[in-house]
Amino acid sequence: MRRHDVIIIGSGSGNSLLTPEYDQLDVGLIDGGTFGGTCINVGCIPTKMYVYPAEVAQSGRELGRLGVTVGPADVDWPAIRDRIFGRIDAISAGGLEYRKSLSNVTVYQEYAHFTGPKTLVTASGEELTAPVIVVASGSRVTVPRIPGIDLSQVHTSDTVMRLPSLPERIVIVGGGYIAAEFAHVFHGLGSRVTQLNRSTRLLRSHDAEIAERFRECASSQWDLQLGWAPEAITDNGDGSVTVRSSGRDENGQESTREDVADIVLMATGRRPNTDLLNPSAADLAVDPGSGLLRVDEYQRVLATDGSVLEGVWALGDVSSPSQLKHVANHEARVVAHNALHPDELVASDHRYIPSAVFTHPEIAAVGMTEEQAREWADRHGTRITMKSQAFGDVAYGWAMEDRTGICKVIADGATGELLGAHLIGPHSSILIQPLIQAMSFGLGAHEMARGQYWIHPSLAEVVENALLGLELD
Ligand SMILES: Cc1cc2nc3c(=O)[nH]c(=O)nc-3n(C[C@H](O)[C@H](O)[C@H](O)COP(=O)(O)OP(=O)(O)OC[C@H]3O[C@@H](n4cnc5c(N)ncnc54)[C@H](O)[C@@H]3O)c2cc1C
Ligand SMILES: NC(=O)c1ccc[n+]([C@@H]2O[C@H](COP(=O)([O-])OP(=O)(O)OC[C@H]3O[C@@H](n4cnc5c(N)ncnc54)[C@H](O)[C@@H]3O)[C@@H](O)[C@H]2O)c1
Repeated sequence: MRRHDVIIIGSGSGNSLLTPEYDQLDVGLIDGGTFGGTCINVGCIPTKMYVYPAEVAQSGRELGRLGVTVGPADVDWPAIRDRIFGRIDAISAGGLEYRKSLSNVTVYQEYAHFTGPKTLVTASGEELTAPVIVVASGSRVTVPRIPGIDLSQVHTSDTVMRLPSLPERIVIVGGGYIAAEFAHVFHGLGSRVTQLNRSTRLLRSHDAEIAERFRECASSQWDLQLGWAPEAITDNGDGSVTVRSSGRDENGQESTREDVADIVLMATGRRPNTDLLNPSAADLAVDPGSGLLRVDEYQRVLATDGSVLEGVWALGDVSSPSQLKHVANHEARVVAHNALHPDELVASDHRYIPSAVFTHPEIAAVGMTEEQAREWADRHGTRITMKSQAFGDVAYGWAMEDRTGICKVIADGATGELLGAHLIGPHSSILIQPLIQAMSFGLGAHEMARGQYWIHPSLAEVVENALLGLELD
């Protein structure tokens, strides 16, 4: 049995654990997939490298309302793809080589699972042990096992970005982040997009007003079909496929529909990689509903009886209900400290986790939705105040002729404490940052609005005006 001081399972956020404090320790870093994990290889980074050119192309098409006409975009998909993966694949390969070059780190390029409380075996049979084990094994794509799901034209986010050419017609299944961002990418670059979603709501975790506004924007851009569940995909023999779905027609009658496409993208969610770990061998508690590893606020993994498993830590998608890279990064910093300083534990801060959806327009959110805030106010015997400020009613939004953007802020009417912020509109992922800052540091709505200058006539005035629109006691 090979003994290490620390074993890390997963080279995504797990790889960033290795701060200088770990230089003197014998570390085993295990990853059976592509080195670097989801974000760099198949997640945040390549998707946003596609979102940007799609956004530029789409914005170009909309310049007519400003009195500017540009010609149709000539999109060179292979050039975009090769530029993106030329950079990304090199980062993964370079990161792997660097880790392998370190005398204190042993990299195992294979999957591993637990055989006992502190013991693991790799796929090739190598047995490993360490007093400190960090589980950072992430999540993976999940697709419904419908007939035709294994056809070569059917893709997931893992493969669709490497297509040989831009598809003329693409069907995207799902109504979450991944479906939304890829619908924007393919529509922006010029494919004919049909989005099929099982429920009648898009972006279900978002504030209902924002989700509804996004539904309107999406349906004005591509063919959005809500309330349809795909049941089978068949090969038409000419390179195309047909997706058959069941649902209800506009009269509410049970019905079926068929959509022909060159490519189908299944964006139907991700599941934590707990099942690959043989968690019962180490008595790791797994949440039965979500499949997430159960951890306490210090990221210590819990045993099935609810007690703490000393020396076993988890972070990121394998244990967090928020599958976001900034959450995994935060938890990695917490684990990097706690694993070496178990007598000075710091807790993860999960109070105000923001998120952004990189669509056209962008969406960004932090804190409670309106629905959650109303429930919160009922429980606490207080009232909430809200303001939805239109981007088009501040000077820069006016200059942009923006017709859809809103900045919605929600606060406790009695104290001015900010409870939530929800934006849809250009640059929302940037505009929300001062609101995240205010919530994180306890700055009230009025102090935030009046305690500083707001550059005129910047788009940030939409945040200022939203705050000033709140009716505080
Ligand atoms: C298409 C897409 C776009 C995204 N865009 C964004 C975004 O814009 N912003 C954002 O915040 N988040 C985004 N995310 C989510 C973000 O990528 C993840 O939340 C984050 O990367 C999770 O990091 P992690 O370290 O927990 O897991 P990962 O990065 O997935 O790392 C886990 C690693 O563990 C390895 N592994 C798994 N099981 C084992 C085992 N048994 N033995 C050995 N190795 C194992 C895997 O091969 C993998 O490399 C996106 C995700 C996707 C799929
Ligand atoms: N910008 C970002 O931060 C970003 C971008 C992409 C992904 N992500 C992360 O990745 C995670 C996974 O994204 P996702 O969009 O795959 O998941 P999701 O859970 O957000 O959405 C999954 C969608 O698939 C639908 N669905 C599930 N099973 C189905 C079935 N059998 N038939 C039809 N539809 C079905 C669901 O109704 C839902 O609309 C997200 O939760 C998010 O945290 C983040």
